[in-house]
Amino acid sequence: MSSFARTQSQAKRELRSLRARKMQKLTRDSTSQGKYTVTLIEGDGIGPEISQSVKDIFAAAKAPIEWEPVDVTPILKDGRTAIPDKAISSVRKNYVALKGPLATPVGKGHVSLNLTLRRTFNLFANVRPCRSIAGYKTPYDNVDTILIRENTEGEYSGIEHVVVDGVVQSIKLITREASERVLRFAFQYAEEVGKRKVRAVHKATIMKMSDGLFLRTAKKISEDFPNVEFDAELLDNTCLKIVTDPGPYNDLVLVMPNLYGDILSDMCAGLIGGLGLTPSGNIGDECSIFEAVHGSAPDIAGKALANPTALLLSSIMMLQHMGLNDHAVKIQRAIFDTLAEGKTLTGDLGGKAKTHEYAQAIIEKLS
Ligand SMILES: NC(=O)C1=CN([C@@H]2O[C@H](COP(=O)(O)OP(=O)(O)OC[C@H]3O[C@@H](n4cnc5c(N)ncnc54)[C@H](O)[C@@H]3O)[C@@H](O)[C@H]2O)C=CC1
Ligand SMILES: O=C(O)CCC(=O)C(=O)O
Repeated sequence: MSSFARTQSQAKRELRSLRARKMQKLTRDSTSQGKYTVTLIEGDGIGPEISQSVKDIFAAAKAPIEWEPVDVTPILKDGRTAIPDKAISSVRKNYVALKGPLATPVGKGHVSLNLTLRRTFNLFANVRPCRSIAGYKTPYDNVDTILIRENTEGEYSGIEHVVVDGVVQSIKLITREASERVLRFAFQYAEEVGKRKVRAVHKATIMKMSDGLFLRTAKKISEDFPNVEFDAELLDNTCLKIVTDPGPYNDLVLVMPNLYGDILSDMCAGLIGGLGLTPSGNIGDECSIFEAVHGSAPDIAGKALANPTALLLSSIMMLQHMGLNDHAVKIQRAIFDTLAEGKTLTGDLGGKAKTHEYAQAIIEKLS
């Protein structure tokens, strides 16, 4: 074994034992009367409506979760937008949070709190699975993509300035350290879920230095995972091929810099029925925050039209992450049965049900 490979396998073991230690901490510190305390950020727009569905369904399923709601209305700290300390300490204490969407002003105003949360807790990998829903007809019934997005830097580093009047600069920051971290995670994830290959998605033809570093790092990390194949593809080609025929992507884990992952995951959502259906997990070594791929949907907020499935499936990912698999399976089955039955669907899926009526239909299927 080369010394590089030995170092890498040591690092892998350390990461595993770090995760094991974290779960022990979770068991020891976060339980109260047999329940795990989880931070809940309800979010803006449709956030409170879809969070209510999660709370109702978890209560009906007797999931052992005690929600700790926190307010993330931004504050000014040293002249910069910040998340209130109480919210930060809640996530640090509980290790796990569920988050509704947070709105960001367009072209002005405060920085994105979604990105701030990811950076604050070093949530370096954003896992975005996207699977066809049995019974819900779209042009494809075979979508099963896993996209892992670098979550702390890249095009979303938030480093922008005016060079001179009429000329601005936004910096895409790519570091070897953050690239290695997310790429290693992607290979480990592929091994854990039994995917054959990791594919790095990039534009190193154009961004030779930034995407070039990401790609070179991917090749280097791949040497440490002989049981997982590796290749790379240009982002525009990936978009074309997925919308033409998603099938060949089912056997892969796609890993990519931040912006590409943001856009590509919305595109994949379009293949299975829209943003009401796609979950995600922001994973870090110390804490993790689960949230839907979608935003605050201001066009339908307050009308009970929102589909809570994406946040519900995010909460299922959260239960799995916490090792609460029996509860995850039970709730997930009730969701998929309700969708497959097709009698009580929200408007985005062609139904007439209000958010709470759909949640009630899921509750009736829990048993
Ligand atoms: N992670 C987060 O919290 C995210 C926050 N945002 C923020 O959300 C705000 C709105 O952004 P948009 O571009 O409008 O994207 P959006 O994702 O909120 O909405 C896009 C379209 O999808 C629909 N949609 C989204 N979620 C739905 C659901 N659960 N059920 C039914 N329909 C749903 C909306 O009605 C809208 O037509 C912005 O302030 C943006 O910054 C956007 C994306 C992610
Ligand atoms: O923070 C935002 O306003 C949107 C961010 C976003 O679309 C995402 O990163 O998922």
